[in-house]
Amino acid sequence: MPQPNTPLPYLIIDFDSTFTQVEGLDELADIALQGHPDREKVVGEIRALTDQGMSGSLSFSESLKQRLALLPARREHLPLLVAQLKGKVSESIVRNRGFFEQFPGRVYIVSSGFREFIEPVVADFGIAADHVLANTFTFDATGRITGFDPENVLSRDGGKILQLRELDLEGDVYVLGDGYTDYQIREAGLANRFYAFTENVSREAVVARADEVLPSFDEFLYQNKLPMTLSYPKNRIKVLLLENPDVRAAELFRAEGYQVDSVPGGLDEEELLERIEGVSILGIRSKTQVTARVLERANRLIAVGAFCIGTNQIDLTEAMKRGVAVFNAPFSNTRSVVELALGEIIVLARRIPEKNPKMHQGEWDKSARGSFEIRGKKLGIVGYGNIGSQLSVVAEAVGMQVLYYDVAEKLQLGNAVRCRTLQELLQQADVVTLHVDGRKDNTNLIGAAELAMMKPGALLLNNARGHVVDVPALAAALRSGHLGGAAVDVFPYEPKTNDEGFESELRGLPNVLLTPHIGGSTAEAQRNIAEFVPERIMQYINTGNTQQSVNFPNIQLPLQQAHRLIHVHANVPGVLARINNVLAEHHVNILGQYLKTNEHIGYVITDIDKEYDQEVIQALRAVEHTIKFRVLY
Ligand SMILES: NC(=O)C1=CN([C@@H]2O[C@H](COP(=O)(O)OP(=O)(O)OC[C@H]3O[C@@H](n4cnc5c(N)ncnc54)[C@H](O)[C@@H]3O)[C@@H](O)[C@H]2O)C=CC1
Ligand SMILES: O=C(O)C(=O)COP(=O)(O)O
Repeated sequence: MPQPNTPLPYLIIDFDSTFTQVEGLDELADIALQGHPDREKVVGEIRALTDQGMSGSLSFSESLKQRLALLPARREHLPLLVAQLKGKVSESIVRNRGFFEQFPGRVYIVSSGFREFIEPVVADFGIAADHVLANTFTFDATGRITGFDPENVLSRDGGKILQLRELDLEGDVYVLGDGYTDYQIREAGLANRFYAFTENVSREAVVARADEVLPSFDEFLYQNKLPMTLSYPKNRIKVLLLENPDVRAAELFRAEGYQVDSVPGGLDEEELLERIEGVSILGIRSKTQVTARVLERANRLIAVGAFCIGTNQIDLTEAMKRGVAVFNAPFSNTRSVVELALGEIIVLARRIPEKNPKMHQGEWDKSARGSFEIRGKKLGIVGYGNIGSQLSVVAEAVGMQVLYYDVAEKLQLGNAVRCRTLQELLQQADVVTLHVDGRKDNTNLIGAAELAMMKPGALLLNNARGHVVDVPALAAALRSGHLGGAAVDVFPYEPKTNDEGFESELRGLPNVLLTPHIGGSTAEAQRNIAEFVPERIMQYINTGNTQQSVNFPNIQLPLQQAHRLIHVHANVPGVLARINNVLAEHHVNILGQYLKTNEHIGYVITDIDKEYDQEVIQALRAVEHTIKFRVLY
């Protein structure tokens, strides 16, 4: 592990809610009160007293006395508590176990908690008993905990200050804690800096007085250029979410320790240019255009998450050339679009778009004119991908005959019949439904000529992308009565937010069902997407796994005890050889390596020996044609 450049200050680390995620006494109460009829009430009272003591609203000794009086705990509960606490050490502390093992003499645990449960927990991190300064319990002859040793300075008000005076440390002293009593050490002049540790709890009064706020221990190590397990603290990773993905997405990113900002609605290019600097993860849906200009400004961008299926709104090649991996949710809303399409076919076949508004205006128009069953009718699916082929199965189940046309060779499902040309499909189908992707070449795929080829009275559905259909031509075909109706969910221009109005030539036309791009807008789909995309992005950031990235070569290398380096480079000959030369020159052992290239870039994951120094990292960064280089762990 690299050595720090400056001598390490003494670190005074609090235990409860800092070293561990929880308060030891609260947990003890929980164990001791198992099966007790008033368990929840008593645990709640103890938690409230803990909180009052920590935030400074109740004197510490009073809070401790009252808590112990409420606690029917016994000596035999302590091993259970220790086992529980060992599983609840703060994640960033666990992650950086190596740091504690490397500098045991510089770390003190100073806590108003109790030695009986602290010592065994921190011992696992190489922190010796004489570096644990904490209270001790008193017991009666039967083993019941009766209180605390009043001789111990830590049991008194201002106990941590008294303890630090006794310790009389020389040199720099930094305090890390979540409580007011931790801050008081600094206030009393016994520490140079106070770091409010907020990974588990964040108390306003404490944060307000901190020299620095630490959302994780990684942040402390990073700020002080100390050896750390991650190459970059997660709390420095900024996520910008646009267009309201389900709240679960923000929850997952926050749980990972990232900072999350959300903007309701989309942003246009200029607005996004203003927001993109410093953003590591950009989350969008179908509206936001991620252009070459945006990507150029995006100085810290690691990944773009399209919280939808389509990725035509992103300049995928430019993102790739800049080492930005793009992920989408290729199947999460497939079924929702299929169900909408099926509903639309029936609704149009019964001319509901005309009848429903009339009813609302009090007009009774009972007639079978222009209405038909969908059973036995020919459904022409243009684009037989995930949505098209799923619709094929569902439509056959309700008795439709399916024809399809796709530019790629596709597995023919059920009794679906493949058409060799679009024209062949258009000429036969009673209902034509579009499920092609939004690539530029598909602009006006359905124009006046194609509409003219459709059978008189046929229906057209567009749930794909707005630019795929020439809207003025469609409007003309509807107005002339050549088409029997249309359902349109996507438009060449769509409003940025729900506050903006909707303009289209299709408004007010007969038997036309217009929906505001809601094909994928169901609770199920949005929830699935909001779990799928963050998961892919976090896997990429944490392990380098690019499975299912839409623009990066897909690689997955099994995790092993190693340091992992990822390297994105321009796909020119010899880069891998140069990377490996650098490693060989520095006597670094390669434990595993995988390279994959595409037309523009090469992506290589290398697992190396535990031992490496900063020079290797610098040398790897300097390899010619490097686009992005990251040490993952
Ligand atoms: N309305 C909405 O809310 C939603 C719209 N979508 C749109 O639906 C599209 C399709 O989604 P998936 O089926 O999941 O994508 P997919 O990629 O699985 O399928 C698209 C298929 O279209 C084919 N294709 C492309 N251009 C073609 C052309 N000119 N002629 C014939 N076939 C062509 C492709 O070969 C592919 O098989 C998405 O790209 C997206 O634009 C997706 C989800 C929701
Ligand atoms: O999944 C897609 O491609 C869609 O078109 C759905 O887009 P949205 O998330 O509703 O903006």
